[in-house]
Amino acid sequence: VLHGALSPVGGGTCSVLLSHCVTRVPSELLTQSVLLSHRATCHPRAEELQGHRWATFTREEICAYQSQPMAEMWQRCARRVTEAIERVVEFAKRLRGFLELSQHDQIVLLKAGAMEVVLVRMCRAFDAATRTVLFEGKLAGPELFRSLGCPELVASIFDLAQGLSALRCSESELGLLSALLLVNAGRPWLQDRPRVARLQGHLDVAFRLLLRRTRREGLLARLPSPGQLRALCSQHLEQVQAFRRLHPGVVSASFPPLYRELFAADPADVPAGTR
Ligand SMILES: O=C(O)[C@H]1CC[C@H](C(=O)N2CC[C@@]3(S(=O)(=O)c4ccc(F)cc4)c4ccc(OCc5c(F)cccc5Cl)cc4CC[C@@H]23)CC1
Repeated sequence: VLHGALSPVGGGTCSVLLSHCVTRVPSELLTQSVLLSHRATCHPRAEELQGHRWATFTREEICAYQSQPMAEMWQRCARRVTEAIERVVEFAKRLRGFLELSQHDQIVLLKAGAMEVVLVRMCRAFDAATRTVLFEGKLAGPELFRSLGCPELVASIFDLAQGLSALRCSESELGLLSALLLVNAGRPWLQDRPRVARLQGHLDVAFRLLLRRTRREGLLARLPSPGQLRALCSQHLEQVQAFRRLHPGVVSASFPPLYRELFAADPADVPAGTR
């Protein structure tokens, strides 16, 4: 599925036309193009988030979610996270230099980093005052997700969103942070590590210059650590395995193919040639 999503024919990438601005240096042009790609692939858009006062779910609505069967709630969340991951794939395709990497390395970077970018993006639609997140059109607290049966994972996701929203990141900061979560030369299985490291270096310089220009150098020390994000993603993988043991066949029968490819790949699913 990822392979198909990355083929240029699929979602034709628009080369981001940058408004002609002589004053900008290469790293500022890179920052601007990352910001445009981020804005174009986030949901809701920044404009929708500003003005809008989102409603919270009523007690009845929360009870209705809490009495959903576990499989039904898992399927809902799997569908929503897959839609979010598809937007992250589109963001990656618009990152200057990403499509020039080998298809293999593009897939390796997306498999390792797409969920981390989704979790970082979540803070855009998170309300720290009420510890609620936008879910299916209204603001939901962790208790709404009770029927998933993974309270620790849900709590970790809310803790991360709480921590990130306290940093009050700008869209540019979130865009460059997301780009650096994807373009990470430290990911395992990369074929052309030096090439990824070069692209990562340009993004790193752009991020540091942005932070210096805006006097936000202190942000770097307060970002979630790679270990925290990695722990959350492996907690999710453990829960997927636990869910599959409880509900054999549900994931393969009714979860999105991209979700299955990323989080529930069976040895049996691997094409014979590469086993
Ligand atoms: O596209 C965008 O810009 C944004 C769109 C909205 C995106 C967003 O906030 N999200 C995309 C969907 C959603 S959620 O709103 O459904 C949600 C789910 C649990 C929470 F505690 C909080 C929110 C989500 C879904 C599954 C998941 O892990 C995998 C998973 C499953 F699959 C199944 C069961 C359990 C788990 Cl944990 C993690 C998250 C966190 C991000 C949330 C963020 C990006």
